[in-house]
Amino acid sequence: MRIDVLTIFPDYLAPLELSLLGKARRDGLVDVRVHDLRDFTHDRHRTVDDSPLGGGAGMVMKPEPWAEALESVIAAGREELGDDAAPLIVFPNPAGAPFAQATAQSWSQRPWLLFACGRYEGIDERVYEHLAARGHELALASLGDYVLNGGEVAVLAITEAVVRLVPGVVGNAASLVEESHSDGLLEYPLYTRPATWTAPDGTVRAVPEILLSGDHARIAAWRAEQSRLRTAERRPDLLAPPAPGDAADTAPAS
Ligand SMILES: COC(=O)c1ccnc(N)c1
Repeated sequence: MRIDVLTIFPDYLAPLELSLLGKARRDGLVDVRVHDLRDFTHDRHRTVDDSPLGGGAGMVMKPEPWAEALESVIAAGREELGDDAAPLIVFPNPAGAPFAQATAQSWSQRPWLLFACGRYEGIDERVYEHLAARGHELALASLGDYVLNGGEVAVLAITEAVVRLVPGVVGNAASLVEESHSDGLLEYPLYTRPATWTAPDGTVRAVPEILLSGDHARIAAWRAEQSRLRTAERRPDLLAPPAPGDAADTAPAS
């Protein structure tokens, strides 16, 4: 998988070099390239933003640097991936569709993701129009109903959620199967040794007896029940039928 990231804060993406992701890159499972949007400006101040037309607070990211940067990054990617290669262009955006585990599953099977990190109040709408008109596939993805100062933090989260599902990245693929949301439910409670623990306040806490029974069928059934109970208690919405268009996996509505 190839991942390109366009940002005015390349250093924000440094954590992509670390740990699991760093190893995946060294193992050649993921190829991550971070690009500075300001490298695609031509004025002395390397300007990427301007006041909103029509008035309003804050600044809007100008279309020229974005159009030039995206064309350049896509062309460079095609040099290596082939002329027919096409990235899914992801704009982390609070107005996007919710990024969910299903989205991560879907995107982990794509050969090329291109993340475009907006800052300030956002990106000039004509950039989206321009990309869509040129046939690119876009997705606006939201991590939840809150606002960040920029898309970079979202890219770190989305990249981790996606890349960890790429075959070979996580040593034991079985560990991906019973996680929260992997089957639409929250994960059951987890325990490890000691089987009986005396807490600092003197309370003795034992693990559920069933887990020490060695009866794997009954343990599996208990865990499935615990997942259902936990989901019903904490996230009853996950038990409701999905509404249409529930995940950030397709081009945004115009
Ligand atoms: C600038 O990006 C955001 O504020 C953002 C991106 C993705 N999800 C969010 N909830 C916010």
